[in-house]
Amino acid sequence: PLVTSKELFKQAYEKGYAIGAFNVNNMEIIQGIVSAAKEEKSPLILQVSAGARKYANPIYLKKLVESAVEDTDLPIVLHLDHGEDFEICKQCIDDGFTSVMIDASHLPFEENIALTKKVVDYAHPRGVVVEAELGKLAGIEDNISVDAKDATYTNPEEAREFVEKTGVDSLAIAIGTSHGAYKFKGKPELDFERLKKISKLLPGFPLVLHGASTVLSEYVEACNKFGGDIPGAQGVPEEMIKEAAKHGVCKVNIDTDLRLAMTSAIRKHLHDNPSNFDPRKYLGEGRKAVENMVKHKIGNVLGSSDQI
Ligand SMILES: O=C(COP(=O)(O)O)NO
Ligand SMILES: [Ca+2]
Ligand code: NA
Ligand SMILES: [Zn+2]
Repeated sequence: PLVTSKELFKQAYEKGYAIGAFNVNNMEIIQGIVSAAKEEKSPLILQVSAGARKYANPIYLKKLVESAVEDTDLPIVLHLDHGEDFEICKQCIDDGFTSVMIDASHLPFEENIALTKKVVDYAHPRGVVVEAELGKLAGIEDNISVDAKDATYTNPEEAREFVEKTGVDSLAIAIGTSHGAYKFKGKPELDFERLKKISKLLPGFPLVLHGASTVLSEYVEACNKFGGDIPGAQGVPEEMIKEAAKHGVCKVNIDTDLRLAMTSAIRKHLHDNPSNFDPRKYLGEGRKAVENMVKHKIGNVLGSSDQI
């Protein structure tokens, strides 16, 4: 069924695992992710960004997710990723989403609280949960490019005040991750001391890690081997994701690893089969690569297998 993340996060928090939140944009990506979660018997969050709604048309995405629920009977959360304002959150809530993110982390603290509370006050009476964000990721954040020097990590005391004043259900924090394939200049590192402080001040409260793709080297190498050009791409080592799940992180956002899995498989297929022009062949390979990557994430990193 379509569910909110409330119960899913409660169990994940207690058992020390995290739930993957995978960005979806088309049928094959959804099918790949959902097959993996079905096989792993894992709860699942499918998340839709504003860009995905523009690309695929919201009606198609909603129906595709409903098909996934009908086909697998998995507990699936339909989540709006990086909602930019009250209007799009309201639209998605009215549209049947079970969870929305209002991303007001670029606003001053008090304004972030006010806008987040406005969304919570609309969502909760309708049985929908809300994710907010405090602190700014480095790099590009859905076309709000945050200069590295302005990237301010989440302040633990502010986080507690923010949760108390907004009634929000989960909080995306900034501890060194960023979106995309180029997350770290040098050695990857996250501010685990900060994460521990935040989770200590918010016992039992679900935290969210954005920019959590590993940028798996096998896919980067395959992309570059078959005509791609993404040198120096790197992400969050999988050991760090596991560590974060032990300190209150219940939702791990993954988009770039999906893109790399799909793209590397399609590049390889087109390179190896120059005479083929049937999209089912390369989109099917892409779907398979997505399925394998998500199975790996669920089974070896997130720890959410056999939880349903
Ligand atoms: O945070 C993300 C995705 O992050 P990645 O680019 O690391 O997959 N979406 O909201
Ligand atoms: Ca933000
Ligand atoms: Na999100
Ligand atoms: Zn994000």
